[in-house]
Amino acid sequence: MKDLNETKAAARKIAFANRKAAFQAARESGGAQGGYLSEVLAGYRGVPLSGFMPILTEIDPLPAMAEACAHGPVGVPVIQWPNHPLSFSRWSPETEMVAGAFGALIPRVNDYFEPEILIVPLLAYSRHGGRLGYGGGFYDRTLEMLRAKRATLAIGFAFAGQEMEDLPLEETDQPLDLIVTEKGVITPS
Ligand SMILES: Nc1nc2c(c(=O)[nH]1)N(C=O)[C@@H](CNc1ccc(C(=O)N[C@@H](CCC(=O)O)C(=O)O)cc1)CN2
Ligand SMILES: Nc1ncnc2c1ncn2[C@@H]1O[C@H](COP(=O)(O)OP(=O)(O)OP(=O)(O)O)[C@@H](O)[C@H]1O
Repeated sequence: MKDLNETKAAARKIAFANRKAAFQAARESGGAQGGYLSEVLAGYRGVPLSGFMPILTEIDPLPAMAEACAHGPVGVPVIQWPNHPLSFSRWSPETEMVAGAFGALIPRVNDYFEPEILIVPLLAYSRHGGRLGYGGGFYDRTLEMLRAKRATLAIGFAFAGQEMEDLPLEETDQPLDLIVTEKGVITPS
């Protein structure tokens, strides 16, 4: 167990550096980041969706989320307690936001709902649908809870440069159904 934690910590260090490089390259090229995400979401109009408020060097899903708002409910994650699933509160570009735990913005007034599609932030992904996050286990617990109730689609959204081949995984890691980057769409194999 200690070994896996150490392996994950080492992978996170590499993943942070990879993501930072990809973020800076994307900023310098000024190219669009969310075109493929918009395209994928257009196939699920009206389905309750969660995005995320980008922090640090995360890729920006906000334009695609704003488009989806025209067709159905869109929300963002809100941390309730450590070691508990996330809740999702309704969001639109006009929603008044305040700082939440760990730096991401959350709506000032909560209006909770359960999304059926989650755009999932991540540090690193693998082509097999593996995902490495910050280590809170929030998305793993959330996806486990939602998937026990109904079919739930987890879409990892990341820079292409965040791919890692051999991600350390454990029993509780929930797989990604699809990975969308600024360069294309990956169906996990
Ligand atoms: N934009 C965004 N919002 C999000 C997430 C996310 O990954 N991205 N989350 C996804 O879960 C949740 C909160 N994010 C988290 C951020 C940090 C840690 C955390 O445990 N950080 C450690 C060290 C991280 C490191 O540097 O290795 C710490 O602060 O001690 C947990 C959850 C909900 N909102
Ligand atoms: N469904 C679950 N039930 C119990 N423990 C869990 C569950 N999911 C994850 N955990 C535990 O939470 C801890 C953190 O998990 P992990 O390292 O996979 O986080 P992460 O996916 O990188 O983070 P996040 O999802 O917050 O971005 C691990 O100790 C893991 O065993």
